[in-house]
Amino acid sequence: FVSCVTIKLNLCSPNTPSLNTLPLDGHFNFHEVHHAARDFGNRYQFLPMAVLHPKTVSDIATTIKHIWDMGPHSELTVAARGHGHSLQGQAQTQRGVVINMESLEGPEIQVYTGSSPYVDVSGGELWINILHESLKYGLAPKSWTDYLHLTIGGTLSNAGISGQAFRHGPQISNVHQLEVVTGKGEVINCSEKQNEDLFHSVLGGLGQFGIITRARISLEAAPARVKWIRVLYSDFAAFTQDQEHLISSENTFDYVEGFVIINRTGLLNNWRSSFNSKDPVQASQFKSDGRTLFCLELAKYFNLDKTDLINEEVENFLSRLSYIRSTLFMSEVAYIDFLDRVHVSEIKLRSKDLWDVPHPWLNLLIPKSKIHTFAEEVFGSILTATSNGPILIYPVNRSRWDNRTSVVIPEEHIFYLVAFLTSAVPSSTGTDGLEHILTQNKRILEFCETAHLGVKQYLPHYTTKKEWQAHFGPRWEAFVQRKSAYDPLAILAPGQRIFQKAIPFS
Ligand SMILES: Cc1cc2nc3c(=O)[nH]c(=O)nc-3n(C[C@H](O)[C@H](O)[C@H](O)COP(=O)(O)OP(=O)(O)OC[C@H]3O[C@@H](n4cnc5c(N)ncnc54)[C@H](O)[C@@H]3O)c2cc1C
Ligand SMILES: Cc1ccn(-c2ncnc3[nH]cnc23)c1
Repeated sequence: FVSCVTIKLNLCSPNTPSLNTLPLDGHFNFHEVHHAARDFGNRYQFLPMAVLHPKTVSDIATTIKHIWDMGPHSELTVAARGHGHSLQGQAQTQRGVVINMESLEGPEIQVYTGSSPYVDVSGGELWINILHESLKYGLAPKSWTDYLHLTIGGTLSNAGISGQAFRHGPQISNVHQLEVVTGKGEVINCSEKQNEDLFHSVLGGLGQFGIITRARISLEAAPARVKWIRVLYSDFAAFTQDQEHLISSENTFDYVEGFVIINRTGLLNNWRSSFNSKDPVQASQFKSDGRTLFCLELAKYFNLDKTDLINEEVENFLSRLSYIRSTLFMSEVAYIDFLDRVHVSEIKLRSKDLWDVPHPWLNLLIPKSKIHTFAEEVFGSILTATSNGPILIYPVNRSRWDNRTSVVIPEEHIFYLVAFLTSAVPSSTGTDGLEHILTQNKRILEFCETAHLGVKQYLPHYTTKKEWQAHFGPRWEAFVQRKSAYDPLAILAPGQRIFQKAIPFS
């Protein structure tokens, strides 16, 4: 009954414009609002008034222009929704309009071969589809996320980071051009050379300055195969030293990541479980004695003409690392299978009804000089039981990130991503329950604050202006300036909760 009343209230909210009268190619749906009020985090559900299924960019521009023309007294906001894999409601809007970006039709994925190949795609396109299409030409994007069932607009609004970022930078460092619909309903093409301030604002801009409707992404020759390696360390200093050596070397591995394995029980949880190898180089049974272990994950790309050389090359690179020799685990997979590896975990988790659960994730960017202090306190004390999901840890080079974009990163030349990718067991009150995990996240953040570690959140979530100001630090003024330039009525991406739509008292 409540939900019917809620929907009814939304339809009758005082400022509901006659959206249905807009001359659109697409359409509004006033009934599927519950789907648009959910995301991967499964923790927030803001009910919109309607969902727009745009066929064309003009549908998006017309709708935003209509709301812009209503002026500051309208309460209507607009949330672009890519694949809805946000964690804390960032693609949602209370009583506003959700734009289903995946409905966008128009030119298919267009791959341009040549000396500097690139691909033109819709902002609502999934990276997995871009990979399939570009592989037809022996090409692929250079920089990825670990999971590919995310949209261009969603990842470029954050950064898009994975184990290739140390060399190619995050995905926002591999964009040539964007088409953007601003908060005034203007459709603007932007790049390094044209409307460059809008271009840099939108990259990592948390959806605040415009809706990405098309993007031109840099491509490279795609390798056929991947040597996929995991080795273990018990010594954190040796682990980080090797990771930092690898991201500073020219010709070694093509992907550098890592995991933390918390196991107080001493039973080594099957750290190879998500390692879907077909012909692994079996690691002899390694006995862990309850110590926290650190797994270095590497990938070396190669083509079929180098099959007999690659093993020798990889062994040579590995010989310089100081991992526990009996823990080498190596397999060989096709490039697409390596890149789509997390989808394998998704299928397993869905089969156990463990995918659509609350995900209280915490993603941190930590300066190199503080990573040992962080590790000692967090992995040594705060994290007690086994983790409730993967804990990623790997360094990247700040030089591959562009200061002019909106993404907030630590000041140091090398900083780490540490990602607590936890899944909560619904209605559990134990160490795998939501409350316990949220308390643990809070303790981690409080430690970072009191120890002045200079940590920044990736995929940031704050609920007060004071916290957002602290997040942006000296860049807050520029961020506000950009908002007033491109979305002065604060219509866009209200789910990030950075700017509240200031409705003056009438
Ligand atoms: C299983 C999983 C694995 C992940 N792995 C990684 C990883 O390895 N590396 C990494 O960097 N991130 C990773 N992420 C985080 C992911 O990049 C972000 O959550 C991303 O925003 C999700 O993309 P989406 O298309 O679902 O965006 P949505 O959740 O739909 O939207 C995200 C934000 O962007 C805005 N937005 C969406 N589309 C557009 C657009 N076209 N123009 C402007 N703004 C838009 C939304 O309003 C919202 O504020 C992962 C997430 C999941 C669930
Ligand atoms: C919800 C889930 C299940 C597995 N994962 C992941 N596993 C490994 N690396 C990841 N990176 C992002 N999500 C990841 C995330």
